[in-house]
Amino acid sequence: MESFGARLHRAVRERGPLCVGIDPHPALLARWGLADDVDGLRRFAATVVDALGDRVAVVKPQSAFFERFGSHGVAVLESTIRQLRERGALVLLDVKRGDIGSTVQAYASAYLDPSSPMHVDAITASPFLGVGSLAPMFELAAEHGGGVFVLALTSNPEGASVQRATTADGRTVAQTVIDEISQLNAGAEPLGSIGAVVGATVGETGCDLSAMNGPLLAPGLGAQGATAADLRVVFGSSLPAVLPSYSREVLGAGPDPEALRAAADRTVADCRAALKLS
Ligand SMILES: O=c1ccn([C@@H]2O[C@H](COP(=O)(O)O)[C@@H](O)[C@H]2O)c(=O)[nH]1
Repeated sequence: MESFGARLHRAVRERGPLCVGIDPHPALLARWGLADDVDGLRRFAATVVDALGDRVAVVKPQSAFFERFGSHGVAVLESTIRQLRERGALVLLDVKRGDIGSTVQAYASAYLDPSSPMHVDAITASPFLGVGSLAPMFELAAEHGGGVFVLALTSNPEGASVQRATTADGRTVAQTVIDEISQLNAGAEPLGSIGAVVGATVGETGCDLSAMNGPLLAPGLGAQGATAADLRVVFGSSLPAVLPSYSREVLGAGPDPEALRAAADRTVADCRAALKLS
């Protein structure tokens, strides 16, 4: 079975280095002329699926915007995930889960077990109960070709006070997360399946990313103020592993599918140039 790292590597080569988020904010629903209800949510997600599902390497639904509508919203999320995968996009569910290991096992089953209705290619996870507590996710991901993106240096300004704090051995919290991921990815080719989330807004990371051997998801581009040009400052020699992630910046071009496609194409071109990919 092909690993998530290998599938991601291929998807980026074929479709370009871009992850587009599905974040149906109330303001975006209004801008698209949709009601702030389950029907509006369904139409919004369907438009993104039809416009970008066969074009973009990775699509990242933000679970919160679906959960907002309870079980009906979750049903829309399930069908959105299914449709995106049918169109060949890798689905990264942004759900930022984390808990004690025995509960993480249940989250892992929910998202990374192929028999689950919510099965996706990868999820985001929070390491603040210890990276080791996420082991059930790492294990199920390895078993079924899935991936996990662990928060390391998040794009929001509040994250630094925790993530840049120094631990007893002198490393920052973010560096300890990176180091534990690096161990999990050691020896994987062409790329490990455990990624880190490092915001494009964070400036110099102060972290050594050189041993990561896994994907670096970079949110914070566009609406949060970072530009593709900032990626060089943040990631330096690790640029080839970066997966730039945009939500509102691309979604703002909708609801016209052609305009959404054009926005995604422009963004891929910017990212290719910034990452120096041909
Ligand atoms: O550090 C992080 C981790 C996750 N996110 C998520 O990405 C999108 C960003 O949306 P934009 O519209 O491009 O700002 C959103 O779903 C966040 O929850 C992040 O921003 N930063």
